[in-house]
Amino acid sequence: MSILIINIKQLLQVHDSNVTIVKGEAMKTLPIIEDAYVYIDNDTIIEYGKMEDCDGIEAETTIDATGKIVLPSWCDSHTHIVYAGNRTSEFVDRINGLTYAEIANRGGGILNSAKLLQNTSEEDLYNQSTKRMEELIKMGTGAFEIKTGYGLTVEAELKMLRVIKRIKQESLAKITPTLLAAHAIPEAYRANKDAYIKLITEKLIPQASELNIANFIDVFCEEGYFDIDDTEAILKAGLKHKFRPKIHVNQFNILGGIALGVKYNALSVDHLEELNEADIEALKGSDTIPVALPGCSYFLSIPYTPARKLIDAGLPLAIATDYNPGSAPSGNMNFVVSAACVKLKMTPEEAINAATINGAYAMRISNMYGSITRGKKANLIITKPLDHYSEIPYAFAHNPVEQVILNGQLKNIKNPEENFRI
Ligand SMILES: N=CN[C@@H](CCC(=O)O)C(=O)O
Ligand SMILES: [Zn+2]
Repeated sequence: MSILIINIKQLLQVHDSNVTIVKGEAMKTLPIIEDAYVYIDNDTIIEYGKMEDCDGIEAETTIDATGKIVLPSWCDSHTHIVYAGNRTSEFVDRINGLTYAEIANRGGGILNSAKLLQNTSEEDLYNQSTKRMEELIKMGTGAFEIKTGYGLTVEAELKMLRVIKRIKQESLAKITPTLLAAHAIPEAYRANKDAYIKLITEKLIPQASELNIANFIDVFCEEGYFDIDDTEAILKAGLKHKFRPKIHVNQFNILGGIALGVKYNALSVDHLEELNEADIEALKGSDTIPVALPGCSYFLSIPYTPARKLIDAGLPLAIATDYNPGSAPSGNMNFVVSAACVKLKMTPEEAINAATINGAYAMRISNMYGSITRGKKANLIITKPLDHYSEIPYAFAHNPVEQVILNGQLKNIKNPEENFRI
């Protein structure tokens, strides 16, 4: 199947050479071609350029994108999209004054979602999760990282991994699975956290490794969850089975998790709502990308990640949704891009870089996703008519997406179930 998109008002994130990350000052540049075309064959971007150079290219399907913008699909590098039910009652508790920590200390929070997930069948979990994904594909996301972490028993964590594996096999979106068994201390281990860590390191990690689905290991490194020593023990056990770290750090407290992540060559360190100079120094010169999650800050009313400090220090930054039932029940990357501009003071160029090429880097897929480059996978957004790409973050809470191309296939946004191969 070949597709030719013509008369594109602005084609964004065009790189002739295969850029895999953009850092610091370079994030201010978003390479574009005005009045452009893109030619796709099967699942691959073959050619692109100015309309005046498009003569002679023929395709099975031609799309006229007059007045519209085309860009690489959003790359959402941090989600917990596989979960059961919701936590609306905690949402109301927070409105009435309870904090996220107070709810967790009462046995709510992550433990609440774990109880629900343990009692949900694999089929039901799959159906709930794919329904969420279908909505997000319509809003332009073409690659998702998906974490476990609502199982908290060997059996339930493996159930989550099997669901993620099935989604990975059946979805046209690119899926990156991450093992996050160290998401909270289960009720049964409250007085014996070490026994839970042993269960993760000696039983779950080896069994997860046999399933051969996840490549990453995550830990919620935070007061009341897993401290630095716990985190180090889990990262080490993961690395023995070739799981590279991607960790939750500095959401509420600074424990030194960023330096630890860098020490173990974490692919990403995520959250960073709290950040100090030592954290920034630790990241300099590393291959670890910081990831900001503005939807979580918005929903919990906690500080926003100081993006300017990170970018102005010459570092790269990715942005992601953190889609989960407790701290960010939205997977809308268009909102995240807008919040990055409004709240993190990123320019539209920086925010789009953070949500495409850098998001792809934070999943280790930026050699094939995240930019318009010959040979890369054809995962594209075609917007509704817009005057300029800055309208994407400007018109916050709007869905600017009209059509998406996933893996070279034009998707019917009205019938999103077609986005699964089944
Ligand atoms: N902070 C840890 N994990 C999730 C929240 C999970 C939950 O509350 O269910 C996060 O990234 O925000
Ligand atoms: Zn998270």
